[in-house]
Amino acid sequence: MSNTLSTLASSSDEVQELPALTFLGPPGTYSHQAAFDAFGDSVHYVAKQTIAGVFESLSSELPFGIIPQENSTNGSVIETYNLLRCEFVGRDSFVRGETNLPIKHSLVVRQNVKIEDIEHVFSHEQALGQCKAFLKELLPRASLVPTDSTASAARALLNPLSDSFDPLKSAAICSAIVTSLFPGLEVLHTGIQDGESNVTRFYIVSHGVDVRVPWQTPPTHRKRALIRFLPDRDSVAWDFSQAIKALNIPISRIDRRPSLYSATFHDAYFLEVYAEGGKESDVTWFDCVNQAVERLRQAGLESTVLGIW
Ligand SMILES: O=C(O)C(=O)Cc1ccccc1
Repeated sequence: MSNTLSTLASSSDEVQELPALTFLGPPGTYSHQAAFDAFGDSVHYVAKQTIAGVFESLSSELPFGIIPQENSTNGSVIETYNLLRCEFVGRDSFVRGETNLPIKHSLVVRQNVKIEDIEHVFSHEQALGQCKAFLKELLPRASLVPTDSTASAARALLNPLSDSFDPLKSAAICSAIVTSLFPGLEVLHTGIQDGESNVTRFYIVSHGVDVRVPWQTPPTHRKRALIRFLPDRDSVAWDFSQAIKALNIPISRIDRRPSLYSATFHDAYFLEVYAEGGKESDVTWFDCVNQAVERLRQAGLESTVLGIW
């Protein structure tokens, strides 16, 4: 872990010849830790302020990114699915892999702040959602303030973003690692997440579909793909089972967000699919996914492959 820590602390500033990977910063976020676990020293790390900033900065200079996709206790990461609706995903940027990180949250404060002083709790909305039981029991009257990331919540305790919050009456929910990265902070409680197991799954994304992903840890062996489709905007009633029939490959998860079109209750659907036997060659799996998308199009659905891995 100390190796991880020194890298987390220094990585963003170094200019190297290695390919760049962008993550939701600042250093010390869970995204940063998940990226480091998967990529180690094979990339150089570039922090962005928001998940949208990660996605939108992908380019030939910044070919890789990592974005949180789902948490085992708090569900889908809404900001990520909202971005997956955008046209550039599946055209310029693609999902190329996944990695899991077990998450242990801590309640972090400025040194000497006590639990009874706390009136405001800052964190990423996912972290606030993953610590509901702790917050209800120990800080039932605190206002919950969403921030761009867990580490930016911790940083806000030292450099307050506005005069409306007194940092001596505030706390952040984040990884305990931030107390080493931002001196002046301390952990008041640790292991405050709901439930025994709290795991976040991240998508690895790339600019272009051909760039080789420099994995340090083996990617999952199951072949997967992410497909987005939208029903016809004018159809009054449409039958979801037709899409499933047309797809005709196993589906492991379905997400739905309001589409970017102005049609009322018109949604974009995201289906994660996988290779049945898992033994197909990459070429066979690629063909299988593209044929499935073609069948969806023939069934009248606007469909795009957002990633294959
Ligand atoms: O804010 C972070 O640290 C992130 O990487 C997003 C997030 C927040 C909570 C759990 C997992 C990922």
